[in-house]
Amino acid sequence: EEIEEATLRELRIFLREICAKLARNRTFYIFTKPVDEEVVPDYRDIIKEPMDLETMMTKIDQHEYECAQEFLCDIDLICTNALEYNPDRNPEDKIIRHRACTLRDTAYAYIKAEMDTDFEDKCREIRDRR
Ligand SMILES: Cc1noc(C)c1-c1cc(NS(=O)(=O)c2ccccc2)cc(C(=O)O)c1
Repeated sequence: EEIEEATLRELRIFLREICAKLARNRTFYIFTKPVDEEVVPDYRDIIKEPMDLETMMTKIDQHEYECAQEFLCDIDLICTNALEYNPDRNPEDKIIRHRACTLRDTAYAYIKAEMDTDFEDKCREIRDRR
């Protein structure tokens, strides 16, 4: 219904801004594109559901997020994938795990800082009705 479409349009505009801001941060550069299987050949043997910020931007445009919580689930997926694929105590793994946790915490902080809680509640009501 028209009011609902206006609300979801506003959500998409908001999520695009958050996604673009995260993708501009050089700390998160390795999370901006799908992991390249030429560079990391066994990645998809270990990680069953890859996710990245470019894919998330496409999902926004395809209307695949009906509330901020669903967007944050994919942020969590980027993070858990990085923690699972890079579990060891060597410096490289530690750096990518730290970057992944920083991505997650930064995304949650942006949403909490810039998103009205009753706007999110309204989005969830629309989702639950559909
Ligand atoms: C992400 C990710 N998850 O597991 C690993 C391991 C990585 C990861 C992947 C890559 N190389 S990549 O070609 O797949 C790529 C380059 C630029 C943006 C996105 C992906 C480099 C690094 C790195 O630390 O330099 C890390």
